Amino acid sequence: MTETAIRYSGVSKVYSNGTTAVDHLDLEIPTGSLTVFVGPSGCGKTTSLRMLNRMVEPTSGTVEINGRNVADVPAAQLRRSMGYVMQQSGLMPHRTVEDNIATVPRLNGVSKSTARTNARKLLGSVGLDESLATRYPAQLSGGQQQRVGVARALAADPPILLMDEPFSAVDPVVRQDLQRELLDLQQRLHRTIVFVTHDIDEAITLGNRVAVFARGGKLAQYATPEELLRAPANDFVADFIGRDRGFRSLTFDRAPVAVHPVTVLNADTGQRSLVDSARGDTAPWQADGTTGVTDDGAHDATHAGAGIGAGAASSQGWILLVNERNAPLGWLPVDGAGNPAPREQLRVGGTLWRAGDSLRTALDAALSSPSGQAVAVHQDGSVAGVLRGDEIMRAIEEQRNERSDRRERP
Ligand SMILES: Nc1ncnc2c1ncn2[C@@H]1O[C@H](COP(=O)(O)OP(=O)(O)OP(=O)(O)O)[C@@H](O)[C@H]1O
Repeated sequence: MTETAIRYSGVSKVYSNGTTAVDHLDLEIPTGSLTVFVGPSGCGKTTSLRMLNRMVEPTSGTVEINGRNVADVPAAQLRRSMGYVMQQSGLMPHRTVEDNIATVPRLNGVSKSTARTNARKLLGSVGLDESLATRYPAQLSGGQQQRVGVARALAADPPILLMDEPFSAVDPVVRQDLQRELLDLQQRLHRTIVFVTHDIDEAITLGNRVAVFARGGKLAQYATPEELLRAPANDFVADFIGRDRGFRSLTFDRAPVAVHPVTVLNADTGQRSLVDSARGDTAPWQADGTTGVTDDGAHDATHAGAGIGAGAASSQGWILLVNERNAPLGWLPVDGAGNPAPREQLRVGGTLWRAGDSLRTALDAALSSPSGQAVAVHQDGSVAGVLRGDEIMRAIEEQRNERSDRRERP
């Protein structure tokens, strides 16, 4: 049974100007989970978060952490037992990175040298080089500052981490990196994390559970990301999640899809070969104007011959260009006689699929590939073969049927 780390019971907050920021919130957050509070601006996410460390006191109701009412714990003690990361990293400008990270451990009585040594170790775990330890915050990029903010929040080894829009001030690419690193970190550390964002995609990417708040500080739905996408509780949640929720819910579907052999052209040597992962090798290409294999080279291919990506493993009309490490570079059109077009016509390939990736990734890889086939790669990035669009679609359909069967079963 999962333990409850945080419990809101009938919690409301009315500010002195009469604004109801939180309205009768009942919520249980399991120990070791990453729970996201999401919702439009002004719906009470930050207020709810700040009631955990008593930066805000509830007007009514109780907030408990590990069964203890936070009102009974001195605020300073409470705050030291939780990491807190904000939108602006909140680093002290006149302290070096390592001293910023060491602040709370120092307050907790850890010696300066131990705190600094630990600070340097923490830099590594948030994806930063130790050489940054002696820099000042202004000498770091926005993304690096946020990473230092996360390291600082983790420095006292707190079981609970509060994160208030920590990644919203950085550009989208850095933001994705930070999200990925947070998930990696959480896999290793299993903290109880409460994360506030107004970005539903961020919530769905990060959350084990997501609490959707509506205006007026009311909880609209509290569910797993998958449940939210598949069964929004009401129109507000459906609207807030937005378009494409069917497509986005594919993120949670994983199903075996056949990896077919594919002919590749080495960009350096000009040599063609057949990558056939089922046979565990790369075979020379048979110069008969096609790939030298038919569909029966695939693991279990039976296909309708229609729909996106339909067609033989010969990637009709296209050949996959690879580098010296067999990593895909893109697709080249091939003429009727099997001759590839000049390199200028290279269509840089779309997203890639790795074993274990979701059906959404597979479909995206197929749709973003000019050949209509998703390029499958091994963990080292080398080509493993191709997935066919029609087979991906069939796998999606099968998953959907399975789900509705499950629902109909008593
Ligand atoms: N100190 C305060 N005094 C008065 N009203 C406040 C105070 N803090 C927040 N509010 C109001 O309470 C409501 C909820 O604010 P809160 O910051 O919790 O929302 P939020 O969902 O975190 O919003 P945002 O995403 O914009 O940060 C808002 O209407 C806000 O204006």
